[in-house]
Amino acid sequence: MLAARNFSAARQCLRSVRVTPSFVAPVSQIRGFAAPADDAVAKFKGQKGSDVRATRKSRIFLWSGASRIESVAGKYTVTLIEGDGIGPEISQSVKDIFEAAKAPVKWEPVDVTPILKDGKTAIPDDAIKSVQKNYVALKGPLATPVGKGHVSLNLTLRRTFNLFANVRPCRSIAGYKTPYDGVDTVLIRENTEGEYSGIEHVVVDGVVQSIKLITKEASERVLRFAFQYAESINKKKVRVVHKATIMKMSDGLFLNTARDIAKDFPGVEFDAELLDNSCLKIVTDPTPYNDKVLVMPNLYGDILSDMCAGLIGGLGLTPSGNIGDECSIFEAVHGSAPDIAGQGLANPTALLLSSIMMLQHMGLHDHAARIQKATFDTLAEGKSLTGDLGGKAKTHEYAEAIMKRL
Ligand SMILES: NC(=O)C1=CN([C@@H]2O[C@H](COP(=O)(O)OP(=O)(O)OC[C@H]3O[C@@H](n4cnc5c(N)ncnc54)[C@H](O)[C@@H]3O)[C@@H](O)[C@H]2O)C=CC1
Ligand SMILES: O=C(O)CCC(=O)C(=O)O
Ligand SMILES: [Mg+2]
Repeated sequence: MLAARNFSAARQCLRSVRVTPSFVAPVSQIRGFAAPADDAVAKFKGQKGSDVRATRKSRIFLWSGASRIESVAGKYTVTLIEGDGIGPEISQSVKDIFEAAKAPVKWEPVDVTPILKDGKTAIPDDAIKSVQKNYVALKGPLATPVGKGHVSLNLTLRRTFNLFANVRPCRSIAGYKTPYDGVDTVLIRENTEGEYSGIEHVVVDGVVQSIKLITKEASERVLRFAFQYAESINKKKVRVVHKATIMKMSDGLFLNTARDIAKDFPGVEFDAELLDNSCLKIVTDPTPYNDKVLVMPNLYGDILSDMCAGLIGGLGLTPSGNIGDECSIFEAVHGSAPDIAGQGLANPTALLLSSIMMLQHMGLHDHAARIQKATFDTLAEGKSLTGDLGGKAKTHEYAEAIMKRL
């Protein structure tokens, strides 16, 4: 109880410092593409573990909770985690825009102030039940204390719901000039293990060890997802980004698994590139990466996705989807931005594009398309941009400009 209160106090403290059509289409396309036959659905429903894996082997492996999302009285309930720092401000913009667009979504806000379960950071049961019931959530950024303190709630959510693939598209915004035109990268990050397994200990005083855990099973599922994703968006190339020259066993396992999986996708070209080389090449000229889906272990994906955001105008613009077999959580790539929190300076576009990915995932394509068009038209017009894009508009003024177009 005391520990829980301490966590709560820590989070209060943190609080006080508190995409074009093809851009967002893929997740739902995958669902459509992978939609199982009725008998397979019947067999699958309620099954877990090896049955799911067996189903996956027969190429119906991307069965997602999206197909189970059902409306009640014409509305779909979506779990909402507003988040820390700029989270409430940008969440408000999304809620306002959804209302203006008459999107059939009923938000179910949940509190994710961490609790301790068996000595480990955990998400409160009510929040878990909400996501499990709704299968889909929109999430604002959650702050993580540096060094000591609770483990990342972002990572905890991904692990709790087994959200194994983090899809991070990054596309140039029409009308917003950056050093490169026509950037269109898609990065898929392994989302449950790797460098972010959180296994750390002191060996002896002054010596610590962090374990990078890579398993064939988790590698295989994210790699299969990447190949299937590439097929679904007509990018017929998958590139693994790795450092198997140095991490011969861990990245080696990821890379070798990729080589095996590639055999199941003869229509998709496969190659691999060393991480440092990828960084150099992407910032020198990102366009050769437009025809590829990049897939990589957790840490590399975290870093490269921020780097790619820098190519198109910053973190205010890049969305993401954490995809699992059952539930999915959509969120911006960025964090809680404590430097601008509470001042109406945040750009809500990244969370808004994430919410558009979510609508597509739910099959609400018309609403997704309308909100997306209004967003991109507002950005292209350039009259109501937020400060990160060189404008003077406050968060809500930019959101209002979008709403006027709906
Ligand atoms: N998925 C998540 O919830 C993530 C959470 N975090 C957490 O967020 C906290 C802050 O991390 P930082 O390193 O500062 O990264 P950050 O992404 O919050 O901010 C980096 C820079 O980008 C700017 N920025 C970010 N989002 C913006 C937006 N929507 N509009 C305008 N400018 C924006 C910020 O003002 C800052 O200058 C940390 O506690 C970190 O652990 C960080 C990344 C992802
Ligand atoms: O959980 C965190 O604090 C950071 C996570 C992060 O950087 C990301 O998901 O991109
Ligand atoms: Mg990050």
